[in-house]
Amino acid sequence: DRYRDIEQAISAALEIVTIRRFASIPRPLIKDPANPVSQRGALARRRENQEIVAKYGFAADLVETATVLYAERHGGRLPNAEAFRAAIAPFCPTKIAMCENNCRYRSADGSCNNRNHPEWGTTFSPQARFLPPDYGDQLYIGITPRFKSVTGHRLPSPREISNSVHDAGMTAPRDHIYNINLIHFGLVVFLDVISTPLLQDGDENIVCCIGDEPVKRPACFPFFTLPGEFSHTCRSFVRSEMAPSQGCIPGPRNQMNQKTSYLDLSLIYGNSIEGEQRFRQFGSGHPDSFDAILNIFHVIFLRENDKILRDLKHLGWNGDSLYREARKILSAIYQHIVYTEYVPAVIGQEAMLRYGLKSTRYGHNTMYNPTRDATTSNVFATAAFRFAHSNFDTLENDVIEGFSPETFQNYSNLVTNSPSSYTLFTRFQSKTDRFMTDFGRNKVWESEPRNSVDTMSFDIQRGRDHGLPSYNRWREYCGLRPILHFGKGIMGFADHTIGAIKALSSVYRHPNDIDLMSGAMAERHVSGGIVGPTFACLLGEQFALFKTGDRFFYENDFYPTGFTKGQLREIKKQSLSSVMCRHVNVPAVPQNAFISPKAGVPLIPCMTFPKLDLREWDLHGTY
Ligand code: HEM
Ligand SMILES: [Ca+2]
Repeated sequence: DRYRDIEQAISAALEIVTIRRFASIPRPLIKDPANPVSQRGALARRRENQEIVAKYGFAADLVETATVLYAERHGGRLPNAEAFRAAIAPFCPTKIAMCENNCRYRSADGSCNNRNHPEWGTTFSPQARFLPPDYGDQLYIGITPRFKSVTGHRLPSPREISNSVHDAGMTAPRDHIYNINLIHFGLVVFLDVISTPLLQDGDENIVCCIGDEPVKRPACFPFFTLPGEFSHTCRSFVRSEMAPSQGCIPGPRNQMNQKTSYLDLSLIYGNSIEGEQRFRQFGSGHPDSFDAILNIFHVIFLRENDKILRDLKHLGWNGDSLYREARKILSAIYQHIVYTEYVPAVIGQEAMLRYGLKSTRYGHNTMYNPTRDATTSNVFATAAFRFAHSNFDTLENDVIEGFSPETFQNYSNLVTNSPSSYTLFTRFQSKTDRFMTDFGRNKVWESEPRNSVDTMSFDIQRGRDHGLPSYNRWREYCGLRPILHFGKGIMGFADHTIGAIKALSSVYRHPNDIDLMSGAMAERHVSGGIVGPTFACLLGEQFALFKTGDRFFYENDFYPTGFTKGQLREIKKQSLSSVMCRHVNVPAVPQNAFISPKAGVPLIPCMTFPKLDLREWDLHGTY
């Protein structure tokens, strides 16, 4: 009987979701210059594979809608998971992973990394949850984003919070240690592990404001700004696409990730078999276009890949394994940079120790634990790893001498021919603090006067869209004291300056309302790091999973997937500086590529950095 009710709910939901996603209902004209999110925004977040995203998104929508229909008829009770799974099976896409036994290499889409859970960390999976979501609907399913204050009012508009807590004015403070290499290497890591597609109408972008008027539909979550701030007070905001759980079990909405979660340079090599093939044939011609410097990093990795290919060929490698071994080597160098240079700069040595993140100087260091799931978490993508939004001031195009739209097309020129590649090392990035630059809050993706995106508002609104629990819940999760009142001291704010406390209390009604992004960005830094204790914890936990949950992590001592002792020794000699020296036109650089020479560190001639010596990969073993 209950099974019949579930079947009925599913067939009713099927009709609703089909119409919502596929029917050509009359829609307002898609062109909306007031809201560039419908244009460039969608470009930067474009779907990796339209059909596959649509397929999984449809299934997740179906599960959610059927669950809600069922619950409405049964006094708010959710359907029985086993019965539901059986009834939804015909509509539930399964990832049939055919795992090769004893394969030496990663798969293109991340499948089979974990032998017991071959789907963990794969493309188009749901993002992981460190804490259950806190949505605004009565069932906590996710139909409605988090929108309500614990006092019963609505939460403040994200723009109001952005204005009160995160406005740096025209000049944000600059860092006095880290250069713009840090933010751009971070961008590489970000684009490797996460990309959340937005909901769409077929292949068209959804518009959530017509002039100053919000559009009412489930995909929309627009917010409002003061008259005069932007061209219109209504700011279009499209909710994220969702992904079904394994087996389509009913439960709260989870957002999709269209990248492989593993640190496998999928942004360079592709996130699918087709992507990997395209790369081998044509090279990676279309990097995610964030800004010129990201493209410089892209070119550096491409050139290093070419160099490795050449050297391996000399040593007798060929065919499929030639390409796969090159990827394996470059990914290992990259992981080494992430764990010995990038993460320590962000969270500091103490947190590196606490979360077991340190690589050893020499030799293997097997930390793999097959019960750990490396899937990128929602809170990492939606809040913690956005800390770097405090670090840019312009798109940096203007600081690269010789930049023009043409060189942007032909971006490899930027690397060799620009005399100011050296700027990457010298120019301090904007300081990591609660402040975003005027550019970040008022100019991003501006294509017509004042139609831009406020990055901070979007970060806050995205957190609510994804049902991220509030700042206090994350503090508890991290073993920190929740904040009980808007004062200083033991039950109040312990990790904030008076200025930050004042700003937060001027806009939030209750400490339990504070959005994670806002509260955590306003914390004082942990010692030796550039983020506060809450983000140090969330970043630390995620990078621990990227390491302990990756069977192909470069330090693992496994046959046949690992490196030999001699090979690992060569990989561990490398650093971002040694790699950049090979491919960027600079004579001398700091030991640590993220620290500006203006901070007083010495410059070291490129000649003295270790070459990448691949003789340990000699197939004939004759040397
Ligand atoms: C270079 C200048 C950058 C600009 C203009 C920028 C701007 C943006 C914008 C507008 C979004 C979309 C917000 C939303 O709709 O939710 C976004 C997402 C994001 N940004 Fe940035 N960002 C920049 C650099 C970075 C860096 C350096 C990092 C990390 C180190 C980073 C981490 C993220 C993450 C994790 C997301 C979420 C991506 C997803 O889930 O698909 N961003 N950024
Ligand atoms: Ca990846």
